[in-house]
Amino acid sequence: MSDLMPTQTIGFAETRDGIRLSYRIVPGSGEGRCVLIHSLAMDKFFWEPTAAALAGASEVLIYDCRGHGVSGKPAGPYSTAQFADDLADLMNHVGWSSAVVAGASMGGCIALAFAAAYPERVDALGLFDTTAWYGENAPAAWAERAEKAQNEGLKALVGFQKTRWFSDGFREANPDVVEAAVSTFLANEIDAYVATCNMLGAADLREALPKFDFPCRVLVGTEDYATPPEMARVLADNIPGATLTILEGARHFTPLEVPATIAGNLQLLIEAAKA
Ligand SMILES: O=C(O)CC1=CCC(=O)O1
Repeated sequence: MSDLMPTQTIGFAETRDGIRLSYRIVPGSGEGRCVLIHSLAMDKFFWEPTAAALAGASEVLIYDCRGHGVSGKPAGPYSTAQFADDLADLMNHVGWSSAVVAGASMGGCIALAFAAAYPERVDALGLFDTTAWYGENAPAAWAERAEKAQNEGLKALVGFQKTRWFSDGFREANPDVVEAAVSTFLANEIDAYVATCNMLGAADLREALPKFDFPCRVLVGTEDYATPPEMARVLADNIPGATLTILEGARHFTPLEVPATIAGNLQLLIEAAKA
């Protein structure tokens, strides 16, 4: 590697309650700073295609949330507020006072919780394939998923997850991406997975939305059955000035299905944050 080539920073940050979070900063030549939060049962590698598509336009901080990847996996219960505090502690560790904050699915819930607790640290907000609330039935539905994982193992969920995450055409054309997501999924520890499912069942960030005062872009696929367009519309309708993009034919994992589109949206947020 040449001396002039910016190097990646990788390491662990410790949270206020002593949990180690694994992170990586992908260098960028632009002035932007962007932190990306992954989906349930994924890890920082979920964002690699998006970071590559950003092509150095921004520094990108990616990390494994608690309970995920190679980060610490304390016993539950987990909460979105706790995951938001983790991100604040990670940003303190890397010396970032603020950033464009974006998340996909579970990551979007964490981004919302972070924006609610630390609004001054959010330059702009990206909400992809996500929701502020999974609905009245959410605690029971998520508990049922957790119970299935506990009783039958994560393997029992793989068929459901593949069609939940990726459109039929994408699965057929990109078996390697699908298999990579499946291996990441299967590497999760059951107790942490269960605690995270129950966290999502209890999540309700709706009250914070009207208070947000930064540029925000909401994006969802027409075929997203996990957080359908109606949920995205609630976000866009309640966050002042938020834009809503509905992508024809995309399913739930848009950062893996259409990384260039997600990078384009992040780019717009980076520019909006500078304005
Ligand atoms: O329902 C799913 O499996 C998709 C999903 C919900 C939250 C998340 O991060 O992924």
